[in-house]
Amino acid sequence: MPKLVLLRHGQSEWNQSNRFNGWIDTYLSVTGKKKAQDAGRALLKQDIHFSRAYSSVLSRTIMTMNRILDELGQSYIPLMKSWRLNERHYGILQGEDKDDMRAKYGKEQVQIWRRSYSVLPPKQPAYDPTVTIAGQKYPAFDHRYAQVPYGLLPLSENIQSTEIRVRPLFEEEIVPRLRAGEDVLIVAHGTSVRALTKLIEGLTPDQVTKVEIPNGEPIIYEFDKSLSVYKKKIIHS
Ligand SMILES: O=C(O)[C@H](O)COP(=O)(O)O
Repeated sequence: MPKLVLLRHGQSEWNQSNRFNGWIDTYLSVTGKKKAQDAGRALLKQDIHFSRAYSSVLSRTIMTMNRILDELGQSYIPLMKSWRLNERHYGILQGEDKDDMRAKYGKEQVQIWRRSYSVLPPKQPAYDPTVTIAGQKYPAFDHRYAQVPYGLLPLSENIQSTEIRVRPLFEEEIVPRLRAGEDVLIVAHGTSVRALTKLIEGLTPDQVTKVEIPNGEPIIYEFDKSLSVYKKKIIHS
């Protein structure tokens, strides 16, 4: 029976320092690097042989993926990096300290921006090549998004819009592999994992807003022939 292993990257430097990451390309913290290795070691015991792996185009998932595949001795498998698996774009919150934002906009409002299915955080201003956050340009001026149609690049996202961009990758790329009996590994982010969880488990918008995804803990889905979830197991690495 095909397996899909899904996990959120290890702790990033900005997860550690309480700042919103979103599409900003942050790196793993020392703790995050260790957690990625631990996840790889824990997965090794599951004896899964992946045919293909998927990460976002952000360094924190790529760093996590490389460590996991290294521990598994499976660094030879094809790895597809897709912007569709990126974290949700956090609009004007990107780069900001979470407590500063609570003090400025109120606790409740910030929590709505963080977990609502359909409310968008205020958009990052304008497609302006001079706008930088923590030294990084808006995605439209970042080479890693050169192949992405301009109109698809977000200025802010919620769970719903993240689900809309994740869905084509899931349905057109991942589901056919599972149907063919392949085992697949995905390393993504809090909200892109939430969106995938909704698609895999058929959650309602209300249910998905309550899903919390810890860093670096593999979720193993095993499917039956009709691709219904047969078993779900979370490995606390
Ligand atoms: O982009 C981020 O900063 C992280 O995914 C965490 O966001 P959250 O704390 O709202 O889950």
